[in-house]
Amino acid sequence: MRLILLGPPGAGKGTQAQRLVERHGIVQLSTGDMLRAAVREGTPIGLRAKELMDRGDLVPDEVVAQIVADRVEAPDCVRGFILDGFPRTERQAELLEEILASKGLKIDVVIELVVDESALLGRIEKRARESAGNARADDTPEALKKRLDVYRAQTAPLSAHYERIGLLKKIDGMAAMDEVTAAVEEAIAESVA
Ligand SMILES: Nc1ncnc2c1ncn2[C@@H]1O[C@H](COP(=O)(O)OP(=O)(O)O)[C@@H](O)[C@H]1O
Repeated sequence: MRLILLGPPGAGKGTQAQRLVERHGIVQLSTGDMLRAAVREGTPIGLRAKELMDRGDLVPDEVVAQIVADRVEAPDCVRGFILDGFPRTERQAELLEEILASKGLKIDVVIELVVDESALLGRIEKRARESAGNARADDTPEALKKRLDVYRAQTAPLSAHYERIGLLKKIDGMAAMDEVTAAVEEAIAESVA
């Protein structure tokens, strides 16, 4: 099973992805996590990405797509994967289709977590407080505002794209966490059946 989780920062993609990993034995591919690892390790990509990420800007499409292309080759992806934070632009969606097509694969379902924007700042402030010592450099009010602007302008249009090709399932991300999980499972059952 291969799925995409779509939704703004703070929508709960990471939490839901973690639960899918446990239930379905598939892997979570978070481009944010992969880029943060590259930054920590000081790889050439990490060095280029750090400043963009800290500001809340996107890392170039081709760079992120290459990371994903390499990652999906790994043996642990054979049973499937959850893309969390990718694709984030229309170009990335195109690149993803090329990557998967070259391997004879396709996406089964795109799940969008729909949330009120007014709730996001609070959620992210909470996350920053709870991770006190190792808070993310981009969980500041300025970077968050930028991330939301970028989401609205570049990522939100993907919802219509996936709707057009019949892959989209929208879920209320404002419901309690367990209810969201149940709705995600239902959407998967309908799509993979
Ligand atoms: N697919 C992507 N394309 C470009 N940049 C990305 C991508 N995924 C992650 N990034 C970079 O990493 C940052 C953090 O991403 P992520 O952990 O997914 O955070 P969130 O969903 O909370 O905004 C983004 O603001 C961006 O700079």
